[in-house]
Amino acid sequence: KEKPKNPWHKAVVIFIAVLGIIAIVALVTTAVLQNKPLQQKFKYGIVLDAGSSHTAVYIYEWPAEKENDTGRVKQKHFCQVKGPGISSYSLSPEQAGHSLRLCIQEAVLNVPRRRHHETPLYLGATAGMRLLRMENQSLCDQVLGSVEKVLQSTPFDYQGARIISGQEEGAFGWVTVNYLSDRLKQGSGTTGALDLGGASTQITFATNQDETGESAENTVTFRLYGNDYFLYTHSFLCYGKDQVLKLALAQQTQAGASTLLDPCFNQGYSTNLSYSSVYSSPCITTQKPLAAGEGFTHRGTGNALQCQEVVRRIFNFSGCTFSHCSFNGVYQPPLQGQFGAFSAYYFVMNFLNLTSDTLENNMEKMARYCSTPWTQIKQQFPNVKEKYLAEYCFSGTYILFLLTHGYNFTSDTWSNIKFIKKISGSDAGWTLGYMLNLTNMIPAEAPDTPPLPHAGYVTLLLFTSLLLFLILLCSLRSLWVRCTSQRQII
Ligand SMILES: O=P(O)(O)OP(=O)(O)OP(=O)(O)OC[C@H]1O[C@@H](n2cnc3c(O)ncnc32)[C@H](O)[C@@H]1O
Repeated sequence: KEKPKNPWHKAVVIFIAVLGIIAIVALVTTAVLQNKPLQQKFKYGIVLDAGSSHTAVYIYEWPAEKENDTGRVKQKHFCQVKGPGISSYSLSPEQAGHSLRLCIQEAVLNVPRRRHHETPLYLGATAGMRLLRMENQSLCDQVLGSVEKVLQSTPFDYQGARIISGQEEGAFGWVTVNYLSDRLKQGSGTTGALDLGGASTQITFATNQDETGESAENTVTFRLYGNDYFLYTHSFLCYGKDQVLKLALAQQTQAGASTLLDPCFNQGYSTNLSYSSVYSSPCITTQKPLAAGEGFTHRGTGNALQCQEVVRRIFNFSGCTFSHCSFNGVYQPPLQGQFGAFSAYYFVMNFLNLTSDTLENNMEKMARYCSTPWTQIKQQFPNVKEKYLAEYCFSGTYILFLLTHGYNFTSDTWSNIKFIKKISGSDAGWTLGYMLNLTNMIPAEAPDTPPLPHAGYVTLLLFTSLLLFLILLCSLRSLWVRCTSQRQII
């Protein structure tokens, strides 16, 4: 006898199946929509590097929703201000602010208008202004006031113009290099930073906590992404590329002669220099020689070995009161790890083709460059600025001396130095680190990350639901089969 059919069975099965299909469609749609890349919103920040030789404007950009992720901030635009650094406008301070206008206009065009009011704008002045402040505080204030007036009138969120300390310049250069190379989250194996400017030079590297104890003024500590860093840093004022040349010229013109035969310039090079252009810098502590006239003829003799002797005399290796010193009685713990050398280190070493050779080969190449006659050098490099070309023998010899005798790099550790201009498209220098610090973009503690990335989470959810639905289908099918087979039982 046929068992009476339960009319609800079939309807329930169909209902559950339809519900399941709707649920799957909804899930797949959600997964597809959730994983679709959203249109990214960007934020911007602007930093003006008011250096001794020139001012540069950097515009940075980062995805708005990933502010605290390392390596997210990129250099979007760079503008080099025409003319000299702002400290050179001490006799006409108004011009200092005016000189920035063209680059400010470029910045206005490079940041979307709707972001202008929320884009922070900073100006940091370095060694040129440190020297002007030493010379004349009032002129220094007038120059800063003039740039301040122009920056306040921009549509950006102006955050101030100030002279940053040598410590800040060194430490933020280190932050930039390690942020861009994504080393800060790993907590170990950071890269040291070597920066050579026009008026000062900085060395900064991570060291052990006990090494920093000897000299508090050379110590900077950071807690970044949950890691503690003990940095050694020192800025040598007057040991930038331009001021150190003045030190060497003053050193060689003590007798007040009318001609200086300089081994650090190529044979055949000759120019007239005024004594005041050399002796007016606050870096030169000796008086202009009494017997000297207005000026002298600066003539090259092109001899690298003799040039090394000239350079040696601008360093003082005596009077160290610490366990270790670099030079001029300045504490320096033993060097640790890899180093990135940027700014003028890169310009000079790159021009001289000394960025990827051994120390010994570099010495030989340097000797060859210095002994090449000036006429030949000019012929060989007709498109290079003559001032740079003339100074490469001196600057290259100085850099090799500073790194080896000054900071104690040896033939064995030479390969630890990488000469760099940019890292992942952004210039190496203090500006990015400065902005990251002032906008609190590097958290002290590592942000908590979810166990699964968003896409992984959605995919997992989808697969689990599909699996559950398949199990459900199978159980419904067996229920269905049982129902229909019951009909045949008599
Ligand atoms: O940090 P401070 O000391 O204030 O100086 P700065 O900010 O002006 O210093 P830069 O790093 O911009 O430049 C360093 C020096 O390199 C010089 N320089 C720039 N381009 C160069 C090139 O192609 N070849 C040689 N020297 C160059 C420039 O004139 C400076 O003397």
